[in-house]
Amino acid sequence: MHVFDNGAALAEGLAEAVASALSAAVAARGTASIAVSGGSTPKAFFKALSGKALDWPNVTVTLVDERFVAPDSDRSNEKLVKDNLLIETAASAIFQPLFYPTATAEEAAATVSKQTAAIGCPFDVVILGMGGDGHTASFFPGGSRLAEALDLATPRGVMTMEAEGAGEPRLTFTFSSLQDARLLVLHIEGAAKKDVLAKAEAPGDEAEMPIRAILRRAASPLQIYWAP
Ligand SMILES: O=C1O[C@H](COP(=O)(O)O)[C@@H](O)[C@H](O)[C@H]1O
Repeated sequence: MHVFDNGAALAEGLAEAVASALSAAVAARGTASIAVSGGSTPKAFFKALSGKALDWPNVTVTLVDERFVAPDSDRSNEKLVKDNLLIETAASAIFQPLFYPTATAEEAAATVSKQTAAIGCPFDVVILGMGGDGHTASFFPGGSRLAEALDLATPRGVMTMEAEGAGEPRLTFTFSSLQDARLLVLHIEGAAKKDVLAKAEAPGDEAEMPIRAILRRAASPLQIYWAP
């Protein structure tokens, strides 16, 4: 667990670690991929990362999960990323959205799964968040397709999810897509999230707190970044 004095220090420390992982990926393979979370936590980290000197035109940025809402909605994770990460030097990165204006979320999921088949095998970097209910990505307790999403045998790609706590229908990369990232990070802030993490680390059903799937079964070591 990487502990920082405050959110600003965490944002800078995490941005440094991610920039270094993306640079190493570009040096090794010519391109790099990163999947980031939405929600309220990552804004300062996005801003810190956006100014890093990287070969951004060879970096693909995508989302771990998305709400099935238009990209101009304040609920859109794509909007959050465009407003806070794809600016400054990072404006030249390639962005792969999860939302498409299809009739259904299922159609968007099928489209994105095809488009992302060539990236994220594995992702160079995955940044996960965690909700107060123990969800991560759009793996929500009580989610309509939670068991399928968390099954390692479910192929890499994007699927739909609906849940009472989720608001709109969701699009989410599957557990198999995220758990083997070369750099796998859980970014949480505040005492309440620390308590949720402690609860998730205790014995209990994965379906009650889906973050447990990552804590228990991820192939990559999980780097936890926390600040009060
Ligand atoms: O719904 C979501 O929430 C989680 C956590 O968000 P936060 O506001 O508590 O930081 C986020 O990781 C996920 O990507 C997002 O879609």
